[in-house]
Amino acid sequence: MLTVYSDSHRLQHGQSELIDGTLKPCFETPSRADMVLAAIRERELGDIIHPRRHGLDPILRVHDADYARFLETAWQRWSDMGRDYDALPKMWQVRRLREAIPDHVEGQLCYYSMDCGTPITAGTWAAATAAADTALTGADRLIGGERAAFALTRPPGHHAAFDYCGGYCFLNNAAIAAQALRDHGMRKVAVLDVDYHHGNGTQDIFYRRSDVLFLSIHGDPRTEYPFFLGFADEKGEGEGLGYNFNFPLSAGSCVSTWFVALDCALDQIARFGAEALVVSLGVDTYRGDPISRFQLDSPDFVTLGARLAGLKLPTLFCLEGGYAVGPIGTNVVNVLAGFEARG
Ligand SMILES: NCCCNCCCCCS
Ligand SMILES: [Zn+2]
Repeated sequence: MLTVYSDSHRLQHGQSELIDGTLKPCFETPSRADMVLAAIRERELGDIIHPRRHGLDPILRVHDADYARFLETAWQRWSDMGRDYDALPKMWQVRRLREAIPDHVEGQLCYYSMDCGTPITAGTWAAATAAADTALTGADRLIGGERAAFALTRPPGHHAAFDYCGGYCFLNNAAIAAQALRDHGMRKVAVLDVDYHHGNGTQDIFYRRSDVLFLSIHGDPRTEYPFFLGFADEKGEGEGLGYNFNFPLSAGSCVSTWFVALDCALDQIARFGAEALVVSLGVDTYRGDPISRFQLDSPDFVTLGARLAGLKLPTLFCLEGGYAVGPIGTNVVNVLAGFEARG
């Protein structure tokens, strides 16, 4: 399987995140991508290519232009205040506060952020746009007739919505790629999010649409991040009603329960008649993940890949989460190898 990779991911290297009430070193680190790339090479999965630049247009097909401009300018405006450290918000626009967009960068940081774990740094915009190009280059290959491709995307994207960042995500790589597949003639595209955390951003982007089916299997938002989206009763709105499927599972759920949910999701994708599949491939469902609470073990990721291959669809994998850095390479390549082996 072809891998698309850019070393520009290294430009996103946050120092700390506010997690569980305390400031800790970021879990979303460059070493994650290094380990995946090493495993791709070691397991001789296939060619590794650099992304082609696609510019802003494909990004603006799913993201708000003012939000994109904020991401592009935030660091310069933040550092112009004499701040040489990561930019993190200090409050949120919660219920009954004005939904006005502040002029000042500090206020905009609060307006456009979902959490306090997604630091904007000097290299964030360059890294995030390179990740989008990585996903788009993978999509280009599917459009060109390839059966599958792996976009080694970092920073991840599935928590990034139309107009806000969060969960270590700034631009929604999988959504940008799904839209590109649509724009290049694929009439129906499915996005399946197998990350531990609900893909709130991808849901947000496609919630009112029937041409892109969104499905997510994740830790129950009653107890798990992102808490405020990802419930089973969220089925889409307007045109999109019936084209959004959430499979929340209790923290600690066993592996067989997880695979039952996967089979339900695959059945819906087949019913939908998808012409292509984009997989938001988070492997923080791994039993040893430091911030997640499912039980998949490394061999289970081979099974996951094989099940996905059973759909016999052109498939683009976009890396999302996975914070057990030691095994991340094994777990990601197990999915891709399992997919390839199923043929
Ligand atoms: N107690 C866990 C807090 C989680 N904080 C953000 C998680 C982002 C996951 C990205 S895949
Ligand atoms: Zn996650």
